[in-house]
Amino acid sequence: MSAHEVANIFTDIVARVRAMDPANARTWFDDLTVERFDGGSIAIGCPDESNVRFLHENCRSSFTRAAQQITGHLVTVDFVVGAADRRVADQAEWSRPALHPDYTFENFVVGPSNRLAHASCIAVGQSLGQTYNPLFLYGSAGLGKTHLLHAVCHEVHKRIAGSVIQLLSCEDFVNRFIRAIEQGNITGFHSQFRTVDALVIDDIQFLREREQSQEEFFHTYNALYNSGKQIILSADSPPNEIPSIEARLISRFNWGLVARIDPPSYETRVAIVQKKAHLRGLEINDEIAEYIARQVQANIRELEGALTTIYALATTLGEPVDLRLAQTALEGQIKLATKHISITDIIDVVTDHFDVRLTDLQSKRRSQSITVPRQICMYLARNLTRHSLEEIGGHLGGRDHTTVMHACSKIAEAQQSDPQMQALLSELTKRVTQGRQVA
Ligand SMILES: Nc1ncnc2c1ncn2[C@@H]1O[C@H](COP(=O)(O)OP(=O)(O)OP(=O)(O)O)[C@@H](O)[C@H]1O
Repeated sequence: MSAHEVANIFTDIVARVRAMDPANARTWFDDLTVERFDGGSIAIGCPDESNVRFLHENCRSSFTRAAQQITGHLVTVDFVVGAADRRVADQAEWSRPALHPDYTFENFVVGPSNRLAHASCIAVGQSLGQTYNPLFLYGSAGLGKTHLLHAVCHEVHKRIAGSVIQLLSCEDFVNRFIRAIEQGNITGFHSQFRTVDALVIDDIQFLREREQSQEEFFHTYNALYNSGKQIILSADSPPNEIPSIEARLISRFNWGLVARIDPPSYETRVAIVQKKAHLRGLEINDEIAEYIARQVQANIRELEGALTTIYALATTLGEPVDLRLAQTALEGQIKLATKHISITDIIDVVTDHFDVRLTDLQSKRRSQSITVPRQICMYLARNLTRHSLEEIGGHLGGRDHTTVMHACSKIAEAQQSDPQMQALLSELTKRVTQGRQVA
């Protein structure tokens, strides 16, 4: 196959992923490349490790499904750093923490609630160890602390090749310390944390009541601070209000700048919804963005969840996103979180609609009157629950994951080409999600 043909196939695969999984699609998917395509497997090249990790964790199954639908073969999909980017990465002796590709300054919406935290992170990113040291961010859950910590690291990564940053959760710090003690390798632990240019620790309140870890952190802090290295910390409350932490640590947390993040205003929430939609390449009009911002007020993670729920419902129903659909998704008329839907809910609706029995679906029978409802069960279970392909196959007569994958592809294709199938899936999805008893 020519390079041109491969490129065309890949464009179709990305378009299919966007259609199937709008919540996880990103605009940077347009920069992905095909590193290898040998018929049986596709290696997809990404700009850097953070993109690779994101795709592995969130998009592997949708890329696999899309690739199988487009090529018509049972191809497997892998994600790698692209060859051109690998060369750049190899040149930079960069100790790369696990950064989330979305968590950059460009993707952060600034408003009155987070202006100081944002400005101080920008300042620290531009002159490590020289402005605010330590920088201490605090605020309630889901207000953007982790996002800002990652953004500083992205910024330093862009500006200073060869910088060494350790970014980790406090829980991870404590666990690594415990492991170092168990393995008798405290020296290794020290060299990991005391020789960095910046130490960035999320949720430092996790140190509470862990005396030995506090002691270790105290010495790590002093070593870094005394040699002018940057320390950035986040917590759910200000230093003085974290219980059961030694006074000498509390006073050190207060040495630099302490910046609070408050819940965002309505205007900031609208801007965040628009930014998140834009990042996913989703069209969103002001009416919907404003509606979501009014519904969810305290936690930005939930704001994002609402956006995801609305688009996931629109995809599953094959309907456009309008205010009515957004209301259906968010106002409790349906069982919102797909995790509440069980495979049994789906089987009940499908067996009732087709007038078949569960034992028929679980049997080896391959007549169309049984195969179609069985495949629809698999498709709906895949889209409306979080069960793995294996688990879905297990409920439907112990079928293996490739059978389930094949069924999902067939129904997805039929949904796109056959209006009757689209209407049927839409109706069944509504019944399942509304938990309505079918007469
Ligand atoms: N100002 C903002 N602009 C854009 N996205 C934001 C903003 N604030 C938060 N978010 C998003 O909200 C989600 C939750 O943010 P994050 O994980 O950083 O919160 P957190 O304060 O660290 O919460 P927790 O204490 O629960 O870990 C992330 O997807 C993040 O991108």
